[in-house]
Amino acid sequence: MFLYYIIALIIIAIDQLTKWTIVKTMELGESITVIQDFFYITSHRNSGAAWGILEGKMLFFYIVTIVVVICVVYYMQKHAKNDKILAVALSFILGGAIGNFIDRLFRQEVVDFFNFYIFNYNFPIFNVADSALTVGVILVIIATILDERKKGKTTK
Ligand SMILES: CCC[C@@H]1OC(=O)[C@@H](C)C[C@H](C)CCCCC(=O)CCC[C@@H](CC)/C=C\C=C(/COC)CC[C@@H](O)[C@@H](O)C[C@H](O)CNC1=O
Repeated sequence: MFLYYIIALIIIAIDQLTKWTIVKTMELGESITVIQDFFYITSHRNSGAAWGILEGKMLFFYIVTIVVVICVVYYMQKHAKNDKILAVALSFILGGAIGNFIDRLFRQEVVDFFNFYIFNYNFPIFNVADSALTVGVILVIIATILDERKKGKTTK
């Protein structure tokens, strides 16, 4: 069981290390071209959630994140013992949520730097924590579908 909390800790460490490096080595708004017209590292801040929604509503973000963390830990203790994919998914969500929570607590904003242009659309700039959250959400959906299928097979 502790393995999954280690995964969350590793995600938090990578997230905080990358954000710290961006803050220390780049000016706000500065952009480094990694792949021309596709991938840039741009120093950006966001005091909202995805796409900058609910800008500045820190209390709301604290409450939502604490609820997310409590639900994830509860689910990890209860259901993730026999479902590895679900356990890894939940540890990704846990790591991502805490990663952004630390930023919101100490900076009142989130440091973002992955800047992708997908078919000329400038996708919102995000960070390691967002990536972990998104991968976690996708893995939870996959784990649920697989679990439904397994249940479907045994009941027939
Ligand atoms: C990813 C969750 C967002 C993350 O939620 C969090 O922290 C959680 C723990 C707390 C929130 C208050 C609650 C979730 C709000 C849900 C939401 O927002 C809809 C999510 C859609 C999502 C599919 C899951 C698509 C994609 C998003 C983006 C790309 O991510 C790869 C854009 C990221 C950039 O806008 C970047 O500036 C965001 C900034 O870093 C702050 N991040 C957050 O608020």
